[in-house]
Amino acid sequence: MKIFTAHQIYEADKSTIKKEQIKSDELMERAATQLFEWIHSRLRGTQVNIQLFCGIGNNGGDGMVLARKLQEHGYSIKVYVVNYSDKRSKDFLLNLERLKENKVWPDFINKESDLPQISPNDIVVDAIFGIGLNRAPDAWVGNLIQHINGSRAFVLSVDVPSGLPVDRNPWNKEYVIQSSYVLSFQLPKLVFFLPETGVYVNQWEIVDIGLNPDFIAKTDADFELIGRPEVLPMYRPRLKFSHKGTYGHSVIIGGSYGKIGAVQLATNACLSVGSGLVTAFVPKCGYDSLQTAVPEVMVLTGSREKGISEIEIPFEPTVVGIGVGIGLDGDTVSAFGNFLKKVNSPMVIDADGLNILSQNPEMLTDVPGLSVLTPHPKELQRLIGNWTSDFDKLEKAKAFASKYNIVLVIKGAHTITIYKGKGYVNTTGNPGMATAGSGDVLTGMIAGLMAQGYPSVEAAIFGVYLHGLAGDLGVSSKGYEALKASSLIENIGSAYSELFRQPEMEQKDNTQ
Ligand SMILES: NC(=O)C1=CN([C@@H]2O[C@H](COP(=O)(O)OP(=O)(O)OC[C@H]3O[C@@H](n4cnc5c(N)ncnc54)[C@H](O)[C@@H]3O)[C@@H](O)[C@H]2O)[C@@H](O)CC1
Ligand SMILES: [K+]
Repeated sequence: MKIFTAHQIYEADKSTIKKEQIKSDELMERAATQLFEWIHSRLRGTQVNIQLFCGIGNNGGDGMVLARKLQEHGYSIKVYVVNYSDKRSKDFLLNLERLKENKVWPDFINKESDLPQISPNDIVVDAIFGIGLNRAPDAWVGNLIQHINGSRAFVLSVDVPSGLPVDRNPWNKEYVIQSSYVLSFQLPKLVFFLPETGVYVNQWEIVDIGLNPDFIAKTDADFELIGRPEVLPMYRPRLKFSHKGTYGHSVIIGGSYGKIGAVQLATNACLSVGSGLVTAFVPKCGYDSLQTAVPEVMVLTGSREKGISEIEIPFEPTVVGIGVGIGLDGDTVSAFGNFLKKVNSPMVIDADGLNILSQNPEMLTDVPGLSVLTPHPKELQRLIGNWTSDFDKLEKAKAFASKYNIVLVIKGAHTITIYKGKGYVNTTGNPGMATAGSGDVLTGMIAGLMAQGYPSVEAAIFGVYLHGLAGDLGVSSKGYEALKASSLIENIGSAYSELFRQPEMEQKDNTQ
């Protein structure tokens, strides 16, 4: 699903209004009706106090329409207009009048007003600011936002949490609604997925308001949200008359004394994702344990016992995964640098492989084109330098990936794969995966997909999705804490099956 900027969303609104020859208030009615139906299907008339806080723009207008519909269906509502400006939008005013015609008179909250009482049992509808926010809320509006956040009520935000701009970080972190649930119109917003701004969103859901599909299809987006519909077309079925050679030969290079397990995990994951053949290259100390732990893997060793001091692969690998557990010994660094110079196969570089690159940036030009680098935030910082915000980080990451013609996988709660100026935001995975070896498994999986002929960027996007899905399936039986990297590998097969599982029939609501 595409992720649009605020500007693109306004353009989509305009094109819809033009194409369908409707008035803007009809689109607002349509949007808010969707909000109403979402609430109504869940509350089914329950008598709970619903307090609606509405701004004076179109986000507030949505709130006005929603208030009218809730009142028409007998809900107990209290409506406030957060009167932060006299530049009220036309559709807000229209819907304020319609609400008054229904004999609902909102209270106006101004600078001088007392803050209304909110009980933890109330439902708060947050329609103060939407995507039109273009500066910090005034202090008194910020105080109201903090008051709502402190109420412990369930807060349902319309489109975005109020105070959260969609294309940058908030001006004032305290002046942002902490949403329990965000009902966002048509397309997801990038801020929901970034570490600094995603914290304001507990859960989110898209409401389809029927914005012009042609416009959405033909407009390029810088970011895309990756779910099942996006990864399914990437899947490459296995052929009946194929053999192990059809699915490539991966080489995983890494390990040092005490860190051979990283190579076990990566090679095992590489095989489990479908690589035809897998060879490990490790120091001598890894030989016995690897042959025992993963008998399907072939093992080559260097000349030293505890670390890698030269890398000799006597054949041309389809793909090389390098760096897991490899360490930063001086000889290992030289071996890594020499290997980069002579190898042409695309690589997946992780862990200390990335740290070697950040300590020796001149090596970056030797990294084969279309290789995949998989840094976690600290490793990324060492590679691209400091950033001032997540938005700045993404810009720097894009520039870095383009400069070296590589795919950059920024690992996190929502891993973002960067390639050719675009970002692909992953939706699978969970905090149980923040565990030792999880990254080694990912390295093996991406390498294993490349071995099978997935283009690098698709291997990264598909691998990250499948890795997260394996984690989600693992958590359902093990829980967050007990999930280990090896459980991820055990679930790779189920993750593939899950991709093709038919969704259960959605239950129809008969609440009208
Ligand atoms: N455009 C459309 O056709 C649709 C828009 N919809 C709603 O419209 C929203 C966007 O509405 P608006 O563009 O009116 O903007 P908002 O309602 O987000 O904000 C209202 C206005 O306040 C002003 N403002 C911005 N920051 C401020 C601040 N810190 N203090 C005081 N004033 C500030 C701006 O002039 C802004 O336009 C969306 O988020 C969505 O909820 C929906 O009704 C669906 C259809
Ligand atoms: K809002």
